[in-house]
This record gives sequence, structure tokens and C-alpha cells, in this order.
Amino acid sequence: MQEIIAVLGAGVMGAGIARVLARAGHEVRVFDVRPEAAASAAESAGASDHDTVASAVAGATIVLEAAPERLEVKRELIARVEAAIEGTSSADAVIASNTSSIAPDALATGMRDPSRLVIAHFFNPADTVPLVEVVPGPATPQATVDRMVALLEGAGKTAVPLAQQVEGFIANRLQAALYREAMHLVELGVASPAQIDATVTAGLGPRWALAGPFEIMDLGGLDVWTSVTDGIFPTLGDASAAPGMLRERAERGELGAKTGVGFLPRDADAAAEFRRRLTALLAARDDLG
Ligand SMILES: NC(=O)C1=CN([C@@H]2O[C@H](COP(=O)(O)OP(=O)(O)OC[C@H]3O[C@@H](n4cnc5c(N)ncnc54)[C@H](O)[C@@H]3O)[C@@H](O)[C@H]2O)C=CC1
Ligand SMILES: O=C(O)[C@@H](O)C(=O)[C@H](O)[C@@H](O)CO
Repeated sequence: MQEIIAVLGAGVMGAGIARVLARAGHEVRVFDVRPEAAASAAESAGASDHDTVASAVAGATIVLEAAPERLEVKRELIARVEAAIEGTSSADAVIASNTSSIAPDALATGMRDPSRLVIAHFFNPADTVPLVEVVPGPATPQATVDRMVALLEGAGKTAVPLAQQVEGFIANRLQAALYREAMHLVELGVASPAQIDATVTAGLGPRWALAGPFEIMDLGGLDVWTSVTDGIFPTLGDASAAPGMLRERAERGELGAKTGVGFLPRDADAAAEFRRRLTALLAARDDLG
């Protein structure tokens, strides 16, 4: 079924999401508070760019926001969408958020119709990584979750619906647990960021492209993993907030690929080169069947 989809926010994620959905045959409109970003994303996706939210959502069946990860920005944008669609043919439109971590009930608070909301959490780069987490809010009907899963699978994505909301959903909770321990090991002086990265790219990462944690535990033996987790769990880092080595860099403006330096120097084409290599890796994995 072809949808009419308004993508609101045409940055790193929104531009890729627009490409994915347009490539799947849907009518895609793009809006961004930066008209040049909307125009560029629309051209790249073969979509139309719009200079107002109202114009972008007029007649839309799905609205997908990829605005900055700030609750107040997302809430204000969602309110503008609901005001624009009220009483129109788009009144039944689904409003999907690409938020990385904000719980759906926080986004739904204050909505005219919270049943419109669902989370569709794409991964960076959106037009390369297959995974999209679909997270219901407290008032989201199952039919909306099912419709979003069907849309995403029809676009060639791997949609993982969550049974209930949880902060950070699945993948970012798993990433955050790993990143917390990675930074803890650097702060302990056990290894450098480059060495920690090498343990993932030369060991864990290739395995994880083929088998997730439960399959890996099954392959390794649950007796062994019982002993290992009994021994290691009590020693893991327990930071409950961003550690200094992360927060201080962010506060200094050392943001990573965005600024040329983060934990390590990053080339200007680091993101593009990563996308190229990831695309090739995923193609090789798909060839394995
Ligand atoms: N960057 C990443 O790796 C990932 C980000 N996300 C999530 O996707 C969302 C967008 O993130 P990015 O694309 O990285 O951010 P970004 O900063 O690259 O893009 C955000 C875009 O939204 C525009 N914008 C700002 N206020 C707006 C408004 N009121 N209405 C419409 N557009 C507005 C900005 O001009 C910008 O082009 C966030 O919720 C983020 O957490 C999800 C997965 C991965
Ligand atoms: O890794 C991803 O693409 C997603 O899990 C995200 O949401 C991003 O990592 C985001 O949390 C930070 O860029």
C-alpha cells in the first residue's frame, strides 16, 4: 500500500529515512527548519521539499519526525503537526518519531490524540543499517504497530517491534551498556580507545553480524556463560551518567566525525567511508544467506 509520508527534519537521519521510503515507492515530502537541508534531502530522495509543516503534512498518511533529540523540540513539532491535520483527511495519520531514547509516553504527553504516536527508531546510516525498532506508546493501537512494521519490511528494513516501551529501547540499551564498560576500561587504564575498538572489530563485531547475544551464549555454552557472568558482573563499571571522558569532550566541542576529532581524530569523509564499508559488509552477509 503506498503511503504519503512527511519526513520532518532532514539531517543525518531524516535524509536517509526519506531515501529509504521514497525508494520503496511511497510519496515522500520533506520539511526542515533549514530549507536548504529539506531541498538537499528531497533531491537526494526524489521527494518534494516543503517550506511549512502544514504543507508537508497535508494529505499525509504518515508523519515521521527526525528533529533533534530534545523533548521540547519534538513535542512542539508534534503539536504543530496535530494542529495542521486536525479536521482534515490526514486526521488519522500516524505520527512516528525517530527518537533514539525518549520514551513514547513522554512524547505522547500533551498530544491531542496519543494513539497517533509510535516510535520508528532507524539506525545510522538509515539507508544502510537494516534495523528499525518499532515501539508503541501507552495509547498506540496494535494495528498501528503492525502497519509500521509492514511499511518498514516493505521497504526492505528489519523491523523489531517491542512489546512495551523502555528508555533507550533495545539496541541503545545494549550499546549504552557496552559503551559504559568500554569507557570504564579506558578510565581504569586497561586499554586505549583504539585498542578497545580493535577488540570489537577483530572479535565481537564480526560474530555479532551473524549471531546475537543469545545465539552466542548458546554456541559458547550456558554453563560457561554462567561461570563467566558470575565472575565478571560484580566487577563491571556502574556509571549512572555520561563519564567525564565523554562529557568533557562534548563540552569542548570535540564531537567526533562532526568536528574532526572526538576520542580520536576523524577524517572529514569518515562517515561516508564507514557507510561504504558497511554497505559492502551487509551485502556480503546477505550473500551468505
Ligand atoms: N545521529 C544518529 O546516529 C541517530 C540519531 N537518531 C535520532 O534521530 C533524530 C535526528 O537526529 P539527527 O538526524 O542525527 O539530527 P540532525 O541534527 O542531523 O538533524 C536534525 C534536523 O532537524 C532540523 N530541525 C531542527 N528543529 C526542527 C523542527 N522544529 N522541525 C523540523 N526540523 C527541525 C535541523 O535543521 C536538522 O536538519 C534524533 O531524535 C536522534 O536522536 C536516531 C538514530 C541514530
Ligand atoms: O546507533 C544508532 O544509530 C542508534 O542507536 C542511535 O540512536 C544513535 O546511536 C544515537 O543514539 C547517537 O548517535
